[in-house]
Amino acid sequence: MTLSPGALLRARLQKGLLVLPGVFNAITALLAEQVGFEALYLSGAGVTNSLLGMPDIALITLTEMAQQARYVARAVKLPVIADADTGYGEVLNVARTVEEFEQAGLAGLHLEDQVAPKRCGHLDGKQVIPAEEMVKKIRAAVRARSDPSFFLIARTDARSVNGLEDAIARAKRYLDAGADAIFPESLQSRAEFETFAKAISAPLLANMTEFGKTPYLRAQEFAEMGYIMVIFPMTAFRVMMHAAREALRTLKETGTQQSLLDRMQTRKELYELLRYADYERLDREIAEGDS
Ligand SMILES: C[C@](O)(C(=O)O)[C@H](CC(=O)O)C(=O)O
Repeated sequence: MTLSPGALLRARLQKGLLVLPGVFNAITALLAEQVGFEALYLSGAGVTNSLLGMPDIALITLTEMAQQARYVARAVKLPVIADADTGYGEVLNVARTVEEFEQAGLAGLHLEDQVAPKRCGHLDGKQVIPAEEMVKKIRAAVRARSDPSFFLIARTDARSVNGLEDAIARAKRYLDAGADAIFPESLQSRAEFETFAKAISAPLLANMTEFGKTPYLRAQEFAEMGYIMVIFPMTAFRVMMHAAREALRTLKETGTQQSLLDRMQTRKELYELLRYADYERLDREIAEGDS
């Protein structure tokens, strides 16, 4: 019997800390799988920035995100959790989001309690919706999943709006509404992560994004505090962008890529990642079968 993506994720969570690197398309997903990660995080910022060249302020649509999720989930064998922002609307939109994301082959998603249009969780000027509205969205999400294993994570952005106490109070309500896990966004110290984990006995996700409000902690430190998932949503994206800018500058200045060759993924490495040989073999076998 093959497990559904959600069941696969839940089975893996039983074994302890899960580190999920952020990916934003199929090829970065393949890379993360190749280096041995066991689950992936499809970043809303990563997809919005890369696909649209736009900031992460609710400009991506459900359709665009679900399509990207489908490419990613199809490319790898790993469970993938996606960022569903605010659910792209109100309760009925949330229900449709869950249906579309589940059908795309994802293992789960997270919904956040920001007002629309949302902002990056680490920027100032965010606002949150009343907790009871978020509770309704979570109830809608729970009802909309067809696989009870599809993993529903409630993210609360309340810490930087109303403080840690409100974030904790909201987390409790979101769990009562049926959320499987809580993602406390933009906590500002190790002590806050500890306090949160002591107050909330449920699966917890920590966000280790860069240049934000959260100090850098190792995944293992989160595990010791009781967190079961840690996402690094934009790490590969930021490194790739930095490297690409350097490469483009060099190319512009020198008119040749030769000094960059030893920093490149080779053609052979790329083709291995893409399982090029498998496609050639299939083509050959079909041709031979036809003759
Ligand atoms: C997790 C996040 O929602 C994302 O889209 O990946 C972002 C990441 C970021 O902007 O650094 C967030 O934390 O809001």
